[in-house]
Amino acid sequence: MEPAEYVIFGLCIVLFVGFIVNLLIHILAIVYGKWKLSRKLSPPVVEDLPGISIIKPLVGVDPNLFDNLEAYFNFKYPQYEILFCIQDELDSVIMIAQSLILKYPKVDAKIFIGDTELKGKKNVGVNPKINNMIRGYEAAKYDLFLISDSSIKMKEDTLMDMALHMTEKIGLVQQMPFVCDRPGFVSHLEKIFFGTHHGKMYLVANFLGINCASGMSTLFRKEIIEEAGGLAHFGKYLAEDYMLAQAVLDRGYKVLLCSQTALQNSGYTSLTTFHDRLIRWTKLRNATVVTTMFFEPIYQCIVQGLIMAFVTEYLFSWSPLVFFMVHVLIWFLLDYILLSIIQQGPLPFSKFEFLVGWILNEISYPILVCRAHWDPIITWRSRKYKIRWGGITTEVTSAPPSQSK
Ligand SMILES: CCCCCCCC/C=C\CCCCCCCC(=O)N[C@@H](CO)[C@H](O)/C=C/CCCCCCCCCCCCC
Ligand SMILES: O=c1ccn([C@@H]2O[C@H](COP(=O)(O)OP(=O)(O)O[C@H]3OC[C@@H](O)[C@H](O)[C@H]3O)[C@@H](O)[C@H]2O)c(=O)[nH]1
Repeated sequence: MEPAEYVIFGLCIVLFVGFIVNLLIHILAIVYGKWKLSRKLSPPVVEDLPGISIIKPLVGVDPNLFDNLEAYFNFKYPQYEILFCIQDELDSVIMIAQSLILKYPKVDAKIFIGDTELKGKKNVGVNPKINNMIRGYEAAKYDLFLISDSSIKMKEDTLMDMALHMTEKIGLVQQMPFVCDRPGFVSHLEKIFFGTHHGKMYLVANFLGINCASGMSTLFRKEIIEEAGGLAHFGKYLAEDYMLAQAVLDRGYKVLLCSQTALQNSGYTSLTTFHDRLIRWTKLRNATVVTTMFFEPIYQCIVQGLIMAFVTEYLFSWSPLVFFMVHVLIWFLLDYILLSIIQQGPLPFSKFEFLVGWILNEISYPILVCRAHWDPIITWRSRKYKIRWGGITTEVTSAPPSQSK
């Protein structure tokens, strides 16, 4: 063999091993997802449960917001407070928060209006969500605090489920991102994305103890975050969720998934908003964990299928077309099984709609990854940011403070 042939042969072997690893990741996600998401922890004596401060960062109103927030007033949980953090004093979300507080006078709930800058102090960093939450965080009276994004809808036993997972060695309990059943094809695309591509990696990373964060619903021990410099310390990062989880891991605590998924229930769904968000997250990942930049593209169904069709032809003389078709079919079936497990009930669409949605997602995702590489500027709610390697972020343009989605 010529030296060049050795190199090609070696590369093909590496790629083939990566392909097998991916198959194992898929199977592991299914097995772990089935176990994790169907496992209900039994509640101990109710009085033993710790109090929880729930921080709700709010910007703008959407048609589902009232219902989403109302769920927080009906938790089956003995001790908690709700801290609404509202960025803009002119935002009509204030009225929604106030009307809920009036409707449920027995629930301990407060409103904090304006980020730190509005109160004459300097913002703690560039991250607008942290700037918005900081006053609620400082006022939080319990040892555990939950950061819960505005679009999340919780069941009445979700807080209990999260708290039960917060055992001695655990420093952070998170919910795996998923979505509520909502009408419309784009919401189906979201469900398919979070229940297949995203869910697969999320489950396996969490099973292996790899930091794979999404800050939409996360329960923390306040003492750990205080030891790391307090929430303000994380204002310099845009991927504050990843950095917070890393701070917990660095201090020897574990990060755990709870058994309920984070049910995103935004009232607005559009293909552009969905794709822009995925592009923003891809940019966050690329800047924060550089290796994902190399691995993510080749861990897509179509890209991997094309590469492996040539690799297996070279190694085993298999027909590239037949290999590609079988590869896509197996991936599709495993994804359907995984989605059904994460959904934990009947899917709100037919198998045909799943097929169409899955194909669209698989074709569009590599394009979104390319778009993320093309333009490194990150746009979040009309503000623009640039992240340096390691995650430190600078804002490159400021928008008027009253921007919603
Ligand atoms: C043989 C090695 C295989 C490695 C394959 C790695 C391919 C990664 C592909 C997909 C990534 C899936 C995305 C996971 C969810 C991340 C959610 C997210 O983007 N969140 C951002 C916004 O909330 C947040 O700020 C993210 C920051 C960085 C996250 C870094 C995630 C690393 C994921 C690694 C998964 C490894 C799976 C392990 C397999 C052995
Ligand atoms: O300027 C802002 C933007 C957002 N937010 C709040 O931050 C939360 C998440 O906002 P969005 O829904 O726009 O964004 P995402 O769901 O994509 O956020 C996610 O990705 C980026 C991470 O840093 C976040 O922690 C995670 O929640 C909401 O509760 C929102 O009200 C602010 O408080 N201020």
